[in-house]
Amino acid sequence: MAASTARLRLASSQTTNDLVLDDVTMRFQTREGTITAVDRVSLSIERGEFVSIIGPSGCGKSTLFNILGGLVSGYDGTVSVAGETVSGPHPAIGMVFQEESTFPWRTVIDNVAFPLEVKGVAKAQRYATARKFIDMVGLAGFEQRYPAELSGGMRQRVAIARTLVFEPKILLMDEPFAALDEQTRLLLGDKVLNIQQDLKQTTLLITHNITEAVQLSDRVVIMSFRPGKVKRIVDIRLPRPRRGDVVGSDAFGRYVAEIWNDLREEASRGMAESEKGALGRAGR
Ligand SMILES: Nc1ncnc2c1ncn2[C@@H]1O[C@H](COP(=O)(O)OP(=O)(O)OP(=O)(O)O)[C@@H](O)[C@H]1O
Repeated sequence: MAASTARLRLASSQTTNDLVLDDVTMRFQTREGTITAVDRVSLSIERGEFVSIIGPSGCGKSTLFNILGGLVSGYDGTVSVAGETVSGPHPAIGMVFQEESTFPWRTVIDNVAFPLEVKGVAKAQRYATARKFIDMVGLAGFEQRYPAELSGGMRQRVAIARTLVFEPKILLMDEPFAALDEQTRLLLGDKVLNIQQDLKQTTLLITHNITEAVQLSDRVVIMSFRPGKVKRIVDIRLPRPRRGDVVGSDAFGRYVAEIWNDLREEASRGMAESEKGALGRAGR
């Protein structure tokens, strides 16, 4: 192959990868010594792809999320977003966090319109855009309510709409449905998936939940317990568009079982280690 053709191929493959982690390692210094939270992780996520990262507690998922969001520094390796090597927050990225993050003193529409207000968008225009996203997350009619008047699932939808309102090309979500019951989680997952497919967003979801990972993703990245490495990547070849009833299919069940097989080993290691720690502390 001619060198110019090789370069062309390389360039085109680089431009279709929106999120790239290249040999990323993150260590923390603690009183107990050095903890390697993330160990030589390399991962490329293509434009428009939906990828979930799943792993036991403490395997470095949130650390990876924060690295990709540009919220932490001091790691080895490189991160690139939309083709640029980054070392801080990137404007193409929108983030949704696990914790409640609505502003209690603002109505739904003023919560969702907030990022546009900060940008100086005129009131009529920011309300029109906010309504579009409120509608998308299924909250039309609730514009004038305050967060305290909504359920937890509805508040999380407000937070998602507020992130979507500035139309990020890349969406990072850290366990956004963790506090919700299973039914709301599945229904909200469906909504997020519809929006993601409509907007063709590159999406990375951090989750503990195998069903959620299989329901939503093109690929599921399984992390190992400390040090956090990529243990395996499973391609989810279920047809799209995926409706909620895919969860009951045999193929779905096989993916869940396959991922659980790998995760069980890691979760057991995590549990054994925390029990050892608790025993150690009790014996002191
Ligand atoms: N700022 C920090 N200082 C010291 N250690 C840290 C820090 N942040 C994370 N760690 C450690 O790094 C490891 C990975 O943590 P991280 O929060 O990324 O895991 P996680 O997979 O997101 O866990 P969980 O699912 O419980 O949220 C853990 O052992 C944690 O104690």
